[in-house]
Amino acid sequence: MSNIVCIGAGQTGRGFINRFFRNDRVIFLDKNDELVKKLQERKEYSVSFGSTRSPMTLNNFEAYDINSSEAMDSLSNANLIMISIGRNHLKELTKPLESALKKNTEKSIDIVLCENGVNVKRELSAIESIPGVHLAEAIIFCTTLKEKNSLDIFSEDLDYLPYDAIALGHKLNYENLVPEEHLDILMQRKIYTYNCISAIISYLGYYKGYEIYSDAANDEDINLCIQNIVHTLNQCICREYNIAEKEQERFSNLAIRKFKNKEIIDTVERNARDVDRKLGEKERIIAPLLIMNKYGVFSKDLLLVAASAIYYGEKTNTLKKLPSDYFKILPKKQQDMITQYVDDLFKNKKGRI
Ligand SMILES: NC(=O)c1ccc[n+]([C@@H]2O[C@H](COP(=O)([O-])OP(=O)(O)OC[C@H]3O[C@@H](n4cnc5c(N)ncnc54)[C@H](O)[C@@H]3O)[C@@H](O)[C@H]2O)c1
Ligand SMILES: O=P(O)(O)OC[C@@H](O)[C@@H](O)[C@H](O)[C@H](O)CO
Repeated sequence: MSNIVCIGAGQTGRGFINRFFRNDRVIFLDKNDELVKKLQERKEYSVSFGSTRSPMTLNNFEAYDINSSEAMDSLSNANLIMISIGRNHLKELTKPLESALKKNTEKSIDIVLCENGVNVKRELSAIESIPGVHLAEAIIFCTTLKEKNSLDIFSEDLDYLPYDAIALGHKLNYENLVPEEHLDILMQRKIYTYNCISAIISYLGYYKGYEIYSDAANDEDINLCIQNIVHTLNQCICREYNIAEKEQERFSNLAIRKFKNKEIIDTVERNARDVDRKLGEKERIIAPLLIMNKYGVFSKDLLLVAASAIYYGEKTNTLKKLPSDYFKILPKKQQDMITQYVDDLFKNKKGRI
C-alpha cells in the first residue's frame, strides 16, 4: 500500500487532489493550525459539483501541522508526496523535506508539485538531488473553491490531472492521473491561455467594480477584450508551440466557457491576488506579450490588462516593485503605453473599460 502525503490542505489539496486517492489513506500536512485542528476534529468534509454530479464525502485522511513530529514521520515513510501550497511557498518546504527525506536511505519517493507556474520545480531544486527522489510537476485545470466557515469545497466537475511522466521516470497508477510527455509545453500553454484569460477578467473586472468572477467574465466590454486578445494570442501560441489552430481554439474556448459559468461562484479577488507573482516574466500577462512580440504583433488590449494589474496592485498596496520595473523586458513603446493606460485608469479616462 502507498503512503500518500498531501502538503497543503487548501482548496486544491482537499477539494481536488484528495479525490484521486479517496480509496487510500492520505495524510494532510498544512501550516494553518486552525485548518489542521478542524480536519482532525470533523474527520470528514464534502466536495460538491453543482447540478452536474452528486456531492462526494471524503473521510480518508489524517491531518497534522507541517512542523510536527507526525509530519516528519509521515514524510519519511511516504512513497508519494503531492504538494499544492502556492508557488511562492514552495521554498518553505526545502528544510522539512530535506530532513525527512535524508533519513529515507533506500526507498524511492515521488514528489508531485501541483501549482500554477512555469518551471515551479526550480523552487525545490535543493531536494531533487536527494537519492531516490523523483520530482515532477502536474497541472491543475480544475477550479476548487472553499465554502465560508466550513471545510467543504465547491468544485468544477473535472477529474483530470496531467503530470510529467518523463521527470518522474515512471507512471502513477491512479485513475485520472494522466502521464504527459511534454508537460512543460502544456503548462506554458495553460498559463498563457487559461490564466491569461483569468487575468483579463480579474484585473479589468476589479477596475469595473465586480466582485463575482463570472459576472466580470460575462461583462460585454470585458468579453470584447477577451475576444481581441485571444484572437491574436491563439495564432502566436500555435506558432510558438506548433499546435493546430483548431486545438488551440478548443483549449481557449474551454477556458472561456468555464470562466463564464455562473454556477461557479468564484471571486475576482481569488483570481487577482498575488499580483506581483502574476506580473512575472514567465507569467500570464508578460509572457503572452513577449510571444506576440516574437511574431511581430501586439495587443493594445493586453497592454491595458497589464495596466489594470498595476492599478489593482496600487489600490491593494501589493506591488513589490516600482510599476515600471515589471515591464522593463518589453519594448519601450509598449512600456510607455502601459504607463499611459495606468494614468488613464487612475483618472478614470478609460470609458467603459
Ligand atoms: N483553487 C483553484 O481553483 C486552483 C486552480 C488551479 C491551480 N491552483 C493552484 O493550486 C495551488 C494551491 O492553491 P489553492 O487554491 O489550493 O490555495 P489555498 O490557499 O486554498 O491552499 C493552500 C494551502 O497551503 C497551505 N500552505 C502554504 N504554505 C505552506 C507550507 N509551507 N507548508 C504547509 N502548508 C502550507 C496553506 O495554509 C493553505 O491551506 C496554487 O499554486 C494555485 O495557483 C488552484
Ligand atoms: O491560482 P493562481 O493564483 O495562480 O491564479 C488564479 C486563477 O487564474 C487560477 O486559479 C485559475 O482559476 C486556475 O488555474 C484554473 O484555470
